[in-house]
Order: sequence, then C-alpha cells, then structure tokens
Amino acid sequence: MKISGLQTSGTPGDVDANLHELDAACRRARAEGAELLITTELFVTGYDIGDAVRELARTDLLSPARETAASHGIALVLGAPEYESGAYYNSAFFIDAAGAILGRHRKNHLFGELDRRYFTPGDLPAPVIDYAGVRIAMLICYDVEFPENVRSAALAGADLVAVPTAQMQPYEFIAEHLLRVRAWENQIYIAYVNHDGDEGSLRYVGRSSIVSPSATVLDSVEHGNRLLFATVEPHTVRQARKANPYLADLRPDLFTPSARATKDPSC
Ligand SMILES: [NH3+]CCCCC(=O)O
Repeated sequence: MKISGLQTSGTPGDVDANLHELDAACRRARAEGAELLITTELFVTGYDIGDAVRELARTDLLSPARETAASHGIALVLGAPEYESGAYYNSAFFIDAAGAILGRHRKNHLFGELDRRYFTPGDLPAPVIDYAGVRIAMLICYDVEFPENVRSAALAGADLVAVPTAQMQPYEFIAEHLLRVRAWENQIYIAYVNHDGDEGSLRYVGRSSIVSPSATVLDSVEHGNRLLFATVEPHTVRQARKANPYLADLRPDLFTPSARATKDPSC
C-alpha cells in the first residue's frame, strides 16, 4: 500500500481553511497513487488554539472530511478534537476511501498542561485496523514516546503505526532518532506526521518521516508543507521480524509482578 503524510503549518483555528487544504492534499496524494493520507495531530482545528479547541470539538468536524475521503477515494488518518458525553479527547480517526469511520484512537498519554487543560486521556491502547491487506495502528504524538504503546501495537499484529503529531522545540531528538528506534525494536513501519512553523506559544520541529521496519528512512522532510510518500508491505515486516526476532524472543514471563517478587534461590 502506498501511503502519504501531510506535513503542514495548517491554519490554526480555521477549520474551513484546513479542510480546504485536506481536499487539495487528498487530490495530490491520490494522483500519486496513495491509498491513505495521514494528517498531523488536531489537523482540522490546530493544536495550540486555546479554548477554541473545545468549542470546535462540539461542531461536526468529521462529515466534511469523510466526504473529502469519499470524493477522492482515499483513506484518512485524521487528527481532530472529539467531544462525547461531556468529555473532550485529542483523537485520530481512521476513515476509509468510502468515507466510513473504521476506527478511532484517543491520545492515551497527554503532554503537559497544553493537553491536560483541554482533554481527557484515552483509556485504550492503539487500535489496529485491517485495511486493504495492511494492519494499521494509530497513536498520537507523545504516545509514541512510550515504548509500551508501540510494542503493544506490534504484538497485536500491526504492520504500520500512523502517528499524527504536534512535536515542538526542543524535542527534535524524538523526530530525528526515536522513531527509527521504535521501528527497529518492533520491526514495524512508522509514519510520523508533524506540524511545521509557529503556532501560539509553539515552534514546531517539522521533521516528519516514514520509517521502514528495519529503521530505514523511506521519506522525510525537515521544514515546509509537503506530502511524504512510501510503500508499506506486510511481507517486509515479516522479513524484518525474521532478521531481528525481538517479538518472537521476548520473554514476557520475566516482567510480571510475581516474577519480580520471586527471590533468586542461588543468592
Ligand atoms: N516530547 C514531548 C512533546 C509531545 C508533544 C505532544 O504530544 O503534542
């Protein structure tokens, strides 16, 4: 499956402008043969936009994006705020090429006051969606910095982790190094799609990338608005896991509380 990722500064607080950019990006991505377009974290509204993020979360942000996906025949991993039963979530939605919502992830590790002021953390690990022969997990930004999140997706059979992101200075290290480690230690594709430019109090690091299960950077960009492309192949995941069998060799029995409590009789 050819996938794409849209690194962009977006238009903070302007849903119509962001949806217009989404439409143009879907057209370009589809023309290049992509079957999936991954956006940045909270793409539809912007991230550091203050109380407006909650006001916008209570509007219908998904219907126009679903129509865009269907009109271009391309699936989306779409970053958008979500409101349900009095709670607000920093979410990502998997929308298929017919505009149907197949899955949703609520950011399960909130980052500092910026997230916690407005959102409730999700209580579920990354969902894994079977789409066109590829098993796709979703995490959001800070989530991917916890190895347990990516390992859990890999053990659940994911081939790819799509990561809508709003990664700001001074965290260039994550974009430049950590993603390749996450891909290598789990033999899994990672698509990390970040904001760029300035937004509110933040200066984003850009540095979006798509990384192979053997930690090869398949496409990347430092700064600027750009579509990234790469081809995700499940057999490449399987080959990588033969070469680096961490998941097969893993000994979860050693990491249970009871294993930790067991005294070593030889000492
Ligand atoms: N390294 C911490 C920055 C995480 C930013 C975010 O989750 O939006």
